[in-house]
Amino acid sequence: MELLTLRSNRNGLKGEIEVPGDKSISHRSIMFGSIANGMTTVTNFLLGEDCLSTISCFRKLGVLIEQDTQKVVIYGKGMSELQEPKDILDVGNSGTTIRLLTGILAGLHFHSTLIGDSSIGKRPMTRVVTPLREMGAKIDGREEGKYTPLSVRGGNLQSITYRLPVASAQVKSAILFAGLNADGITTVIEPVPTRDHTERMIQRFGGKISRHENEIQVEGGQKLLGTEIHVPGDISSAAFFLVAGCIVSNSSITLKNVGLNPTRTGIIDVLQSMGASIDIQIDAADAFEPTGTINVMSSKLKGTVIEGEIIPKLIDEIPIIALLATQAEGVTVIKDAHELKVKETNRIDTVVMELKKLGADIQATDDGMIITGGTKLTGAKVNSHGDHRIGMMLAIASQICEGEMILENVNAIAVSYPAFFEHLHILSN
Ligand SMILES: O=C(O)C1=C[C@@H](OP(=O)(O)O)[C@@H](O)[C@H](O)C1
Ligand SMILES: C=C(OP(=O)(O)O)C(=O)O
Repeated sequence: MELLTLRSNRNGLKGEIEVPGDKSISHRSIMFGSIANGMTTVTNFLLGEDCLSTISCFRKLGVLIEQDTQKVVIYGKGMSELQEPKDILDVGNSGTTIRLLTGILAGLHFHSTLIGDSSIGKRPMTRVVTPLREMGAKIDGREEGKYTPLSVRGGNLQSITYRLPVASAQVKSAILFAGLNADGITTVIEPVPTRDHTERMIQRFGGKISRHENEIQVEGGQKLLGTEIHVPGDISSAAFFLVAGCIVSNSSITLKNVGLNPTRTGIIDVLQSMGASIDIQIDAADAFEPTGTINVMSSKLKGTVIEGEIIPKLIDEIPIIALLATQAEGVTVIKDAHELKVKETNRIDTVVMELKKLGADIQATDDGMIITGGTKLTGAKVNSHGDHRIGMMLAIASQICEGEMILENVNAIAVSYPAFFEHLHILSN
């Protein structure tokens, strides 16, 4: 278990960084590139471990993928040309890989086995297994398909109309991938809007998809064509430095090329409602995925309530928002976030446990947390629990702690942000 000693920041975080490519979009660029016909070129691809797992799985399915740092070229031959893998498909730590890939495999006439690490082994798979079985795929797994290892034998799929029981872009995307391979029109109804990168990418690859309020429809049998994808920066990675800029005294941070897809920008709404000093310049609002430059400065913050429809727009940012709330005046309440319990860790429990070690006034609830702000944090021995977002949240917390922090299990951060400490270092000098 790797550990790191971190010290507080005395001079403020200053300067400019370009945040790494978006994880959700990087995964999808490989998946769509692999099922499309023709060459797809991806630039600014995220070299996080999760996205590298996606590349490895599609190579095992017979797709030629060349990767040279952040540039990836995929030689797609169409969905039906994917081949039965000779080996197990290992998704590592990536929930997005396993859920979306299962949606693709559901419509292919061969057998495959999917596994992941110990965290993946605890995450619910029924949410994708149930609708995909309903469409005609044969899927089995531990505890009748609840958990990995999963075994998939795809088949002829029938379109369905499916009302998502939870707001999940992964489940929506798995069904849309299967829908591309099904007879007829597949309809997915979301309880509230979730990230729409899959829908945007279907259009980018020349396909058709429609949306009316929370109902999304896709027709099976469409041919997708290879294209060029420039991956915008990941707002979920930017979030760590957006919060750092607000809570570390004397800071002014500029983040370039931040993805500003409105289904992902909940963190910005929260920062603004808490009184953060934040300035946004949008690059091109009509781009395939909009981007912009964000400047953030040390701010006096006040507590807020975060609940309802905004939750999916900031679901991965809740650990760092919890840290932000410890530094705001008054109480912050986070509700309707049950989904945090089934991420890489139970993020309600791990956030509360680790922030308490630093002296935060934070309490877990059934669907979120209650944080009373204005507390001075003190360094302690803390642990990421193998969860990249918990690791980065704690590393940012170290910047405002009195005394040293020892962060255990620090290598988890490479799952989504391998350059995290390099960027922290650039801003610290
Ligand atoms: O579709 C995606 O790329 C993702 C969707 C979200 O998960 P859920 O669909 O489980 O909410 C998010 O937490 C995850 O990091 C990435
Ligand atoms: C939940 C996350 O990812 P995934 O579900 O792909 O493991 C995340 O990145 O915070």
